[in-house]
Amino acid sequence: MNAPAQRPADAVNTADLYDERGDELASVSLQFQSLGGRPHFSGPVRTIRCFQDNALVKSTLATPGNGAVLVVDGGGSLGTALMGDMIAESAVANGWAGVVINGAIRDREAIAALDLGVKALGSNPRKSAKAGAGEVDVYVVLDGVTFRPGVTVWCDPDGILVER
Ligand SMILES: O=C([O-])CC(=O)C(=O)O
Repeated sequence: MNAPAQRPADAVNTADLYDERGDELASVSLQFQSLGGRPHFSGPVRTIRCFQDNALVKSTLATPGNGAVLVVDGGGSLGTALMGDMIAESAVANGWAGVVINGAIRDREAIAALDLGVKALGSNPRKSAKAGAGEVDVYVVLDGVTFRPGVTVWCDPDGILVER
């Protein structure tokens, strides 16, 4: 298991960033939990919309991330986990900066030890379907905030900021 990441010197603090840039950035009010071993993370947005089916999350995180953050709109469902430790490990191996899930994960303890940013609403040991239903790289709206593929998102324990 990887050791949790040290906070890099260039890690962005979202409160400072908001003070600098204000309403150029949208802030997500919904209270996501910080569950990964990399508490501060940022990068270009990639997206998935799915509901209790994580096949697209798994296949996307198995492709090169190039420092991107995958924003998954799971419809806010806490009924099944959209990512566990194996998918999260694959995200690390493929160079993703992090994953934001409007839904649940599982394997919290293992994920907390990975060098990956993870924000999610909570956890559930129940696995998701694997049929592949959903859409990749579409606009997703979380808590009234739009995430467009390609814009930059910044996350830390205070919250989530995204370019409008
Ligand atoms: O396969 C799944 O549904 C998620 C999982 O448990 C893992 O990533 O380890």
